[in-house]
Amino acid sequence: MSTQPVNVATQKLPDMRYERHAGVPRQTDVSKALAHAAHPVLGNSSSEPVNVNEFEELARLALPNMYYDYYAGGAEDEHTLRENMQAFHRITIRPRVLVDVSQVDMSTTILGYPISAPILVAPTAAHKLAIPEGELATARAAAAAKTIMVLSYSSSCSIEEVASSCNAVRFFQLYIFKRRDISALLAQRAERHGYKAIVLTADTPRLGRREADIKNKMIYPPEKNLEGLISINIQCVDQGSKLETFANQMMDASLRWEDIRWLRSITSLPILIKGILTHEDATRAVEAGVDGIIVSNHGARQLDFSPAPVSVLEEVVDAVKGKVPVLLDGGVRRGTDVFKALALGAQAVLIGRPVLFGLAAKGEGGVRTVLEMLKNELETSMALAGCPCIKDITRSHVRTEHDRLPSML
Ligand SMILES: Cc1cc2nc3c(=O)[nH]c(=O)nc-3n(C[C@H](O)[C@H](O)[C@H](O)COP(=O)(O)O)c2cc1C
Ligand SMILES: CC(C)CC(=O)C(=O)O
Repeated sequence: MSTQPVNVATQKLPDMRYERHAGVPRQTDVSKALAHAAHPVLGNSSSEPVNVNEFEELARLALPNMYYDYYAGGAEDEHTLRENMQAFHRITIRPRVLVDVSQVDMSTTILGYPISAPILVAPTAAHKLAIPEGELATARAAAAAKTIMVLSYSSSCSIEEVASSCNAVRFFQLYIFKRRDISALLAQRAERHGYKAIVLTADTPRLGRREADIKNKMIYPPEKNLEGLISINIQCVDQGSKLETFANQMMDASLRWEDIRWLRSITSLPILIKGILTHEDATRAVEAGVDGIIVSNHGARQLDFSPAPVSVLEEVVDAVKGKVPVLLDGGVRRGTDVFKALALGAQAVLIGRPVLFGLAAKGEGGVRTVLEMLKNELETSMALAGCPCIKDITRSHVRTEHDRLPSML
């Protein structure tokens, strides 16, 4: 790892983040780490994770530093990375009692496709950095949980391999490249292989500054889905993150709202737009004819100091006026987070890093456990808040900072 400063602050005050993984052991030491975690007095208390947050440490132990940093990191000072979770913590739940919750039903639909709970797998790149089976394991875990996986265009297993891994509803995430023909080809391959929607990521005209990746001179694996389509020689670049160099060469930074029409012309699949954070853009997205909106700041990896998605969710929902479904991702780590997002008008949430951490720590079973944990927590939250089914979760079940403000004046 380079020790050169990558920002003004680190010139004066070394940022300890980059030291945190020094000497971190590899996968073989995870079981030893787990064994040592037994309580010295109580002895046999289980060291298995009991919530999804606990998978992060296991993943950190399992992964080479460069890959852990890539998965975990956010942009610049990582203010938004912290805020994505803290914004959920500022919302409280207003439970109702004496409601019959002997049966709790979390099932719902997205674009008409039934899922067991409103928790989807967000598109994240390069799952083979976590384990050799890569996205095939993730796809099987999502199918076992009866939910939808959004495959990243930058998957390390191909569109076709994932399509034939198991029978399930999947969506495909797309970037629009300078080479439009390549984006069109990817969308058409996804459609041909049974993916049911295109998720257009709109928040990446160029890559955000992920300083851990810059320090690590992040090496990015070859793009499986672009094999034979394009060759960009970035491995010779000695400076900074090679992913950043690659992405900035590929992305079409001139993309505009008018271009949604082009995307419509090359696919008959529904189009969800990912990366909306304001009511202005939500209105434009509806006008542009998209079939759904994902409120997202890309897991705080793009623009630092962009708002936490849950803090702007209601603004987007109000602008959309029910015309298309609104989903959310960013910072969802608990069933109560899912409950809060639904109460503020999201139809479902997606999770990114917890899936990667589950995969790195415990493979396919880890992803399955992560999804089951969130579902179990959501079910408990619904029971304790007096909501037997998803449609029973309403705005009046949460209290936000905006609600509190008037009462303080
Ligand atoms: C390692 C990593 C890779 C990602 N790759 C993509 C990607 O290829 N395409 C995309 O649209 N979003 C990508 N994202 C963003 C996720 O789709 C999602 O917005 C974010 O992870 C949600 O936040 P969370 O990680 O707090 O759940 C990536 C996120 C991470 C952490
Ligand atoms: C640019 C992509 C290849 C990956 C991505 O979106 C990410 O790392 O956040």
